[in-house]
Amino acid sequence: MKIGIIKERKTPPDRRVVFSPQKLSLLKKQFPNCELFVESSNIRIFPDEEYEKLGFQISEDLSNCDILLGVKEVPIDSLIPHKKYFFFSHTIKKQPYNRSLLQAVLEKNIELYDHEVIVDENNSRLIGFGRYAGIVGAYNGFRALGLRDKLFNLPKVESLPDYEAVVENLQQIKIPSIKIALSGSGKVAYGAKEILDHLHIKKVNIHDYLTKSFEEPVYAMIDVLDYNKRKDGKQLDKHDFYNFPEAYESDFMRFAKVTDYFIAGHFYGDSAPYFFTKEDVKKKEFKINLIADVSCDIDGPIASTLRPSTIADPFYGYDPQTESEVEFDAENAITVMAVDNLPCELPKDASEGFGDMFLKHVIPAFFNDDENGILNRARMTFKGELTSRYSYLKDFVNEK
Ligand SMILES: NC(=O)c1ccc[n+]([C@@H]2O[C@H](COP(=O)([O-])OP(=O)(O)OC[C@H]3O[C@@H](n4cnc5c(N)ncnc54)[C@H](O)[C@@H]3O)[C@@H](O)[C@H]2O)c1
Repeated sequence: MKIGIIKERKTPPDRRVVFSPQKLSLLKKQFPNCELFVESSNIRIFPDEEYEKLGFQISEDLSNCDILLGVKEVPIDSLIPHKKYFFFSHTIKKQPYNRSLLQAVLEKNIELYDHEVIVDENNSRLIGFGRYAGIVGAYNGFRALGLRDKLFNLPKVESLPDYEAVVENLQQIKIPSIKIALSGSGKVAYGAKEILDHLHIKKVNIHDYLTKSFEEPVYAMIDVLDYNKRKDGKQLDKHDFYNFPEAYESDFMRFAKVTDYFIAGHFYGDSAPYFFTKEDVKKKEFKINLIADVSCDIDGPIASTLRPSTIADPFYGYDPQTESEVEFDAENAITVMAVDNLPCELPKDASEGFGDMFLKHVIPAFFNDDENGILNRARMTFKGELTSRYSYLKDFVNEK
């Protein structure tokens, strides 16, 4: 089996890779029958020489490979027909901007496996960059706090070599006694939690968070049944919420009344209640003045997230009265951090982590006849057709 690590070709350039040189060595050790090739790239965080030093062949042409591994969408002209590709195609939600990509994949008889749908039998995602998004997102929020309130000056993550340096910088600052709410229960939320824990911020239970005052910063983790309640008052489990989100209404205001900094790390499903609306933010009791919206759903559940922001310019302000964007440090504004490609700020660690997950969950499936069904669930196209799991995309690809 010949596996190729492709060069990322999207603009702006993405420096991440599925396998770092170290992780590729680990793959070779565990699966010596794999022949591995690396496409030359001058933007990848790991230079070609680091792969070469470990004995990997750098190539300008991967057409000899059976399986090609990338991170972001591959430009149509660069897709090699009849290959198996793994990358984030951003097509499973019928994203119109990638319709022609999926059409080209089918025309070129490519077997597409999307990283986003590498899931276990319960449909839980097995690999992704969420942890790093949570880490960078929570950090960026603190960076905004330091700049806005002139408390401290944290450097940008992208200017630091790795996660270790991020942690070192956190050890130099002191957080005032604010209350922080962190939503979610997945990779993003637990990544954000790492930052709170590195800062030695105390985790408190929801009852204490809502009712007590503290002389130190504290945080609470809140999940779907904490910030939503059933309209009929029944108390059921979170699967009821996932299945019938329209039976629920937001119960977030009880958190908004006491929270200073909100880190949004949840997954937001279709038809779920909004956390808060533009009207809610106008209310006197709405206390939140800083939001790191890692979930980053635009014009949706977090009313102040008007647009995604960029790594270059990560913060903006939201004026509740005019419902519009202002300077991030304007008076009475909510400071918003809504960067939608956060893991790109930490390309080295994000790549190392991704390789670990890919090696653990996907590579064995090539050799054990896919005994756990991983490949079967992630395969979107086969022999020029959508597979049955993705047949709901038929209308989408047939549109011109
Ligand atoms: N800003 C960025 O750069 C960035 C990067 C990565 C992920 N994200 C976003 O962050 C969000 C969370 O990602 P993650 O990696 O933590 O996901 P995840 O798959 O690790 O976790 C999602 C969690 O939500 C729960 N869940 C499942 N279905 C749900 C539903 N219908 N409603 C509510 N919760 C549900 C799951 O049980 C799981 O605990 C996603 O919206 C993702 O797009 C943003």
